[in-house]
Amino acid sequence: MDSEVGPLRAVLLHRPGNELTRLTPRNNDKLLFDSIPWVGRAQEEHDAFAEVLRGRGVEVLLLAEVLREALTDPRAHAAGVHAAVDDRRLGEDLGDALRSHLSGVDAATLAEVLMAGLTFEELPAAEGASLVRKIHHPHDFAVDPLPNLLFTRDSSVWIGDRVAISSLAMPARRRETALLDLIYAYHPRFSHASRAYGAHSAPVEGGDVLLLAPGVLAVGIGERTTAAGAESLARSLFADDIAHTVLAVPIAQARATMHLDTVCTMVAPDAVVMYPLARDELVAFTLRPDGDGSLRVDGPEPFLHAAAEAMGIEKLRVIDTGLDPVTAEREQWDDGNNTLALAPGVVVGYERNVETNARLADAGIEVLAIAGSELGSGRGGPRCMSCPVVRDPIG
Ligand SMILES: NC(=O)NCCC[C@H](N)C(=O)O
Repeated sequence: MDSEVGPLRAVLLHRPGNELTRLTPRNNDKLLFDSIPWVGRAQEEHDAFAEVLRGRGVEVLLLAEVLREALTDPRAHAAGVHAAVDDRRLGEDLGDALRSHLSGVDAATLAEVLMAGLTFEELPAAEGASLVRKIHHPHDFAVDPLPNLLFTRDSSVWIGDRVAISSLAMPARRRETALLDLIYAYHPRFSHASRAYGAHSAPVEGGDVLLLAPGVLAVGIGERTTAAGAESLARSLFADDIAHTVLAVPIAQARATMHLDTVCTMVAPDAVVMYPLARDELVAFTLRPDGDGSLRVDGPEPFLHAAAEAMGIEKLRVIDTGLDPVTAEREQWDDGNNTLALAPGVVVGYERNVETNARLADAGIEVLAIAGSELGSGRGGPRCMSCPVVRDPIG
């Protein structure tokens, strides 16, 4: 995969499941949701999203299915049990009891525990007395749920012919790494894929990674991806010869702009849709290999300029959404700039971003509008909710 906009052939999505039913007003902030979604409606919205993709010839892989399939391999099952049980939380006695219980469950049950978590009340009866069990409230989590699995963009990213498993920054998402790691290691569809980067390196999240052109990436640095993460990703891509330029782009460390793709996504090989306030403010540091194994760092200079130069084009067009600052801010919050390209000039966007979508249409971009009132409560749009696995090169 070497672009954001080549015809999309296969994508990994996650249909929201029981992990969303774990959200309450007491835990939603920690679990990175801004409100409590209506789960049935979120599933309907997600099914409609998947249908739009299938209707355009995209193969949709669902994370829960590939996880269940991967877990039928005994080595994956053992890795899944290991990922579920945290002795630092449960103590040795309860940890051992849960490990031995989960070792005996089938792939579907283990997959459900890995995604939706387990409360103390749901734990199997443990042998003997456990102080940990006695002291915890029955509704506390013995295994945390992963409601942000929905945002498959962030947990893994395909670059060239390799897949990078992210090192996620927020505690609420860290365990996602283990699930993606075992899917890519043991699912027959993926087990031959070469890896890029390391899941246990400094934080990099897929929402911060834009494949601007073959060999050219932009990597946002902010709340999630650190400068150290961007540097070591660049080093690893250069060493594997799958990129020659990485633009490191600082973004505001804020909830509204947690990833680079919340303010900028590509809609055509030479065009992006961008939050107007970011247009003049974004800068980029250019990282390139210096020939003897180190990195050369240049800049900063304006992002649009650095991007065009690295991509070898005269100009990176910004679709002018021409919005007043208040509308722009509202639609940015609702992921108006977070589009998923299915082909050059064809994108999926949330229908609620009426103004942004109209300006995209004016610029000749086809917008396939989907409902997202419930899906959006986790603060992510169509790009966040999709991990492209196969794209054709741009013709
Ligand atoms: N690429 C993205 O911008 N993903 C959205 C992630 C939302 C999720 N609730 C999070 O805070 O990580």
